[in-house]
Amino acid sequence: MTAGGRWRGRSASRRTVLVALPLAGFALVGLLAPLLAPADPAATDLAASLSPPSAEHPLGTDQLGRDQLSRILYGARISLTVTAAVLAVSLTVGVLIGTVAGYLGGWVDRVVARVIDMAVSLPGMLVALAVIGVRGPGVQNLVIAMSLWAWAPYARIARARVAGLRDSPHLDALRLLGAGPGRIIGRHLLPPAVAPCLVYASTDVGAIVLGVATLSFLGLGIPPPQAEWGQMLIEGRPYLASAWWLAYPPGIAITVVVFASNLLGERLAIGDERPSILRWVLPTRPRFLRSRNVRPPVTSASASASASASASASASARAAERQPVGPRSAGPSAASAGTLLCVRDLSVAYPHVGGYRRVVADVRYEVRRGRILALVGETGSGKTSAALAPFGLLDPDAVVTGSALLGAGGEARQLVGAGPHERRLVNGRRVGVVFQDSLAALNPLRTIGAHVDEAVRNAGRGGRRDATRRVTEELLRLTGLPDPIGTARAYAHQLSGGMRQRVQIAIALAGEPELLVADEPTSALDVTVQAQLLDLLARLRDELGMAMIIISHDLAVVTRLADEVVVMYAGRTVEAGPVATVIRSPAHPYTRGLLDAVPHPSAVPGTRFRTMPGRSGAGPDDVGGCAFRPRCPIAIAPCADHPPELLTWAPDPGAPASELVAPVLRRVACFAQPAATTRAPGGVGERDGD
Ligand SMILES: Nc1ncnc2c1ncn2[C@@H]1O[C@H](COP(=O)(O)OP(=O)(O)OP(=O)(O)O)[C@@H](O)[C@H]1O
Repeated sequence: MTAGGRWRGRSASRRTVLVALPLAGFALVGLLAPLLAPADPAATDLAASLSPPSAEHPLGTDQLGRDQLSRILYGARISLTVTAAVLAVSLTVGVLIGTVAGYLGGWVDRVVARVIDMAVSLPGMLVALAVIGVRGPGVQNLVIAMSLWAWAPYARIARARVAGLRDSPHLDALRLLGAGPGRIIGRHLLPPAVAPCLVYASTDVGAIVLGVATLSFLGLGIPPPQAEWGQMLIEGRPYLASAWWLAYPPGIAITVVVFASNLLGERLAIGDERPSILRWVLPTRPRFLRSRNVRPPVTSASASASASASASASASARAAERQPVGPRSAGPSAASAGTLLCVRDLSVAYPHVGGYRRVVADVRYEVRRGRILALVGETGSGKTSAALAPFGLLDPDAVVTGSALLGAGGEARQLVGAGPHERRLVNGRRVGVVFQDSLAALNPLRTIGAHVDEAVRNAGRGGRRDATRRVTEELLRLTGLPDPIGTARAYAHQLSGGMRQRVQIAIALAGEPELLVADEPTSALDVTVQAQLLDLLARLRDELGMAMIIISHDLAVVTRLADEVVVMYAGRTVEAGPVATVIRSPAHPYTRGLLDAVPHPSAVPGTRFRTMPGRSGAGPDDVGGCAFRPRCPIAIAPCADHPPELLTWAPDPGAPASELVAPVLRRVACFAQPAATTRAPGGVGERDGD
């Protein structure tokens, strides 16, 4: 920041402090009234009735000889008490109603929105008059009446804030961790909903003080002989012409508080949505990052291998204990025995003009224990929808059909159509997810440690606070973060993209999952950090025996990390099989096109890459016949009739014999591929007719 910018920043904060001073003075005077008041505000002295300001009575006396200064000071106390009570009730009720409605959405939200609209449109003073008319005057009834008037704007603000956050990735991440609505609302939605409400409350102070004074002026607020500013005005009204000091002090007090409250609210609203108190609570940069520039190690495997050895060993052991289908041993060879996730005929549709539009059609894939499956394709090909649909992590409007079995035999769980309770048993425990946008997936108001602690607690690990934190630090160390203790104290925005991805991985590992789903885990990172993260994922697969689904459009990532690949185009699988063979001899023209577009290290400088003509983004039902036909260089007549089936494909005759008995068969959906209908020998993984 430039010196000019710093100066402007400082003078802006000074202005905020300046406008806050009258309110702070009002609060202080109210609190200290018994100490500051020179006399008892109720003590009458008829001999001194209507005395003008003097040394003995700096603000004069009223018609009963009561000291005006003392009454003003005690008036501040009463206004402060009533205002604090009204704010506490209306803010609590409003924020709770707005937050719950915003989170639940649907008909609850619609009904609450209508009620809020009605409450806001009713004149507040009429509501208060009606309540006091029924219940009678008094401090308690005044608070009830004013709260009924004041709650609705808080509910509206909170609802709008939460509705904007409802579908954010960091809430998806929490749901995935198994967090229930109570915890999500209490810990993650109330704080951001309260922040703008506090800004509004600073403006509301003036409105409430004015409302209390007005009701007292009308004889419906604070009953005499209590000193209240509005009450003072009404009592002094008959004498205002001859005794100006009866009108000015309470009038000025009300005006100053109302004016300062409006100015402060405006300043907070333009400066930052968060009230300054929250900014004080959140440091700009933690101490450990101030002292040195922390970056992830150059090679995660080497730097953290020893530190993580014990953690990973214990993690593997614990995972094996929980294994429902027999013990799991670390290492890909031992783990490759069984299918962990079996997806069949998976379709996803989203609401679209006049109905639904399918974006994934009849996709099938399998993830085997300890193996990495990559879903690849251009943007909009449906890979994210196909990977996240089984876990209920798509937009609530998405319609998912088909089958996704997690586990095998009698222990297998059907994930499609599972209820919230069943999902909580799976998400965050048996399955962890790493989202693409690591900044959005982490709550900006909570430390990294708080995120991981929560994941650890959700997974039923940890126990007491310090024990939980130890597990958290162990997980952060396991993901190769160089300073787990310091990182736990940091906030998401204080870490680099690579570090945040490691944090997400640590959160995902908290439940010792059998399956990790990573959505474009490296796409926003530079090449070096990308390589470190890929090393980390490979190490976790090897050390923990964990299966993974990697969603990526980057074939370089796929080649480096995955064991098997599913290539998607327009929501359908066009080719699938072991990465090595698919990359070596792509069968589908789309796969070939994707590979041709990848820069090759041995390419002569200046070589132009081959790009595929046409645009991606079509849905499975948008084009008649094969969706790739408009871009296909080898399209033939049948391609226009109907989409080709995904058939087992015999590898080329020159393929090694091991491929003929490979556990994962190659499949391709292409009419122009003559070998596509050839049946390959069955393997232990996917078989025809599965
Ligand atoms: N909530 C939604 N409502 C409507 N359409 C959606 C929604 N989410 C995704 N889609 C559409 O579904 C299709 C597939 O999206 P998806 O994110 O699964 O593709 P992708 O291959 O993962 O793309 P990307 O790499 O850009 O994330 C796209 O056309 C997208 O516009």
